[in-house]
Amino acid sequence: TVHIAKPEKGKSLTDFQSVYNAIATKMKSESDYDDGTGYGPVLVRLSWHSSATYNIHDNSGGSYGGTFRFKKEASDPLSKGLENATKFLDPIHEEFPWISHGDLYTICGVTAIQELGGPKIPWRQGRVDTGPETVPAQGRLPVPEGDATYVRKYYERFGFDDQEVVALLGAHILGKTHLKNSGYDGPWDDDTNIFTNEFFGNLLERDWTLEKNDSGRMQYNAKGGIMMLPTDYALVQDPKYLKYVQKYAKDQDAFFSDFRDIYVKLLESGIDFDESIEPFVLKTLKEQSE
Ligand code: HEM
Ligand SMILES: N=C(N)c1ccsc1
Repeated sequence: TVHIAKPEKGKSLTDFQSVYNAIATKMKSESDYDDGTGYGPVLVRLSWHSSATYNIHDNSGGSYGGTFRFKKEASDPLSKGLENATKFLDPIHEEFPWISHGDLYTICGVTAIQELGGPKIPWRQGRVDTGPETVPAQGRLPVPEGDATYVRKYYERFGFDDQEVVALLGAHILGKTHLKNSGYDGPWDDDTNIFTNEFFGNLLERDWTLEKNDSGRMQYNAKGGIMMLPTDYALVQDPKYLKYVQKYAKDQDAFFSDFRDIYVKLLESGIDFDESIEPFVLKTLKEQSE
């Protein structure tokens, strides 16, 4: 499959800054969502799931076609909860009908990461909606029960190495798990709607106990109500992953720059961007108010 980026006709940085500002403003005004979690984390998860169908071996899937808008993809049980993100974006798409779904589903994650104090994420436009016949069959999303071997094998489909996988999973500092969505239970711990490297510090420093949760699934719990999925905890069970967990726990700048690079790589997987399409570094609301 070939995905050639085609910029939205006559739209440039200022247009996408307007989209960013609309999303960021709506995030601020609806900050009580999910017991004060806010919409940032679920928007980041949508940007990940809309890119997570990618397969490097035939260049199929990925964010280009905006196929998460189709029920066939969005109804994947492993995406339960993301209807909150697509519903949040409906009025944004009404206001900016010219933006492709692929561009919308990726720029919303960039907006959330930046507004939650994360690194600046250079973002490129040009994803083009493709039809229902292009929706990949379900089964391309990862399951939370996996161990390190599973995680490593899963990300081989993207061509991501150990360092990239560890950096990318640092996004699990944001938001939480919900029994009604995934059957995992991550009680809210209010310092996790800020993008930091604490996911790695938590993995290394907290006392983790593997316990059965209220849905009968096994998860790692620590005092104070934070949790890790089995796939999260795999990062400290595997010596090759552990090395990067230790690196990022000690060095937030290194985590920020490595997360930026792999997040861009994820959002752009499978897409040919002509070099005439310049990456946009969108401004935060704070930067625009100074
Ligand atoms: C091994 C790969 C992964 C697995 C198995 C996994 C699994 C999960 C699960 C089970 C949840 C809870 C969903 C719910 O109950 O609401 C979740 C939430 C989340 N995931 Fe992942 N995930 C993975 C990778 C990623 C990546 C690569 C990103 C982003 C770069 C990401 C971002 C998020 C965010 C931000 C949330 C919180 C959503 C919310 O608070 O509603 N995840 N993930
Ligand atoms: N805190 C976590 N391990 C987490 C957050 C979202 S999914 C897993």
